[in-house]
Amino acid sequence: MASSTEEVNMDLNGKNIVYIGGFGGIGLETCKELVQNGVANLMILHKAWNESAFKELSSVDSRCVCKFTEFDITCGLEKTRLLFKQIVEKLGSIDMLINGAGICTEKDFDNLIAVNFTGTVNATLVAYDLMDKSRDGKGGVVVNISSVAALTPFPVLPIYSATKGGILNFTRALAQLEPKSGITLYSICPGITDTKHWDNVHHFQGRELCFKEKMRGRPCPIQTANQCAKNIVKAIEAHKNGATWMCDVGQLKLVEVKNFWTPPHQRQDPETEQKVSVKSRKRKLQFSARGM
Ligand SMILES: NC(=O)c1ccc[n+]([C@@H]2O[C@H](COP(=O)([O-])OP(=O)(O)OC[C@H]3O[C@@H](n4cnc5c(N)ncnc54)[C@H](O)[C@@H]3O)[C@@H](O)[C@H]2O)c1
Ligand SMILES: CCCCCCO
Repeated sequence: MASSTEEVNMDLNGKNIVYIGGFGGIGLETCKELVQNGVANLMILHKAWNESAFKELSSVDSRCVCKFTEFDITCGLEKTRLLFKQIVEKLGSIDMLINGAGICTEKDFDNLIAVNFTGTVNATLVAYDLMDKSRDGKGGVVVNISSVAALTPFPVLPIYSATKGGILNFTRALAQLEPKSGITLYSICPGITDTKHWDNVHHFQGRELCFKEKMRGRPCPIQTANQCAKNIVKAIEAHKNGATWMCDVGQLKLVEVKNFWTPPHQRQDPETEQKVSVKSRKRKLQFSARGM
């Protein structure tokens, strides 16, 4: 039995997964991968039914594990809670929540914040309450789709960058509670990916940002949604609590997001720190003297 500090890979077989935004460009490709990895139930929550997306998904879903429920992530905490309660009644439990909904345009930045940040927070907190081992839950996993904009904020999309940076911090903060909650959380930061995400994107001052036109002919090809999806599933299988994964140009990379401040209760007083460092230096000298 692995200790809580050891990393244990995630076996997707038999898992009940809720994917918010599962009919989106990255979402649909990720759902296809998940279905082929043996999940028991895949509940897709999406703003609207998408016949073509569901047909595409059904072509690889021979076990018919995919279900759909209409869901606007800006519906608020209580409606989100009610829906998740209904899902648990239907599936028995939720093993994993993937927050994959997101928009890019800053034209209506209240909506941008409501979808990308507040909506993701609401869904995470509702799933958290259901999964929390300290409150009769079974534990679980929450995967939050952030963006490279959380790692390197985009000057052309400062508010979008803020929503994604906020999700990254929110996820890293909650992940620290895993020993008590039994809930593993981590963030996925896709790089520029060829989806509709870029369509009709406006800067908060109204200027249209024609990303697709600007990216055409650039030496560095942008990744496909399927390349991104394959790496998202690899990150899920790695099952690293508190991790920040970058899925960019078809590669998967673990990003070390550093903490630059130590909370008072975790600091050692200077005197203790001094004693500890002297003791550890002495121990090192002893080992080296014994040739160890
Ligand atoms: N495409 C990229 O370059 C890129 C880069 C970094 C991060 N991302 C993030 O990846 C995620 C998926 O984006 P994508 O590229 O697949 O774009 P996409 O537009 O194809 O998918 C986004 C999905 O979010 C859903 N959504 C939007 N508003 C919603 C709402 N109010 N309620 C419920 N669902 C809603 C949409 O229906 C859509 O299916 C997003 O969070 C996005 O911010 C994308
Ligand atoms: C600068 C490219 C913006 C596309 C969405 C990234 O999250």
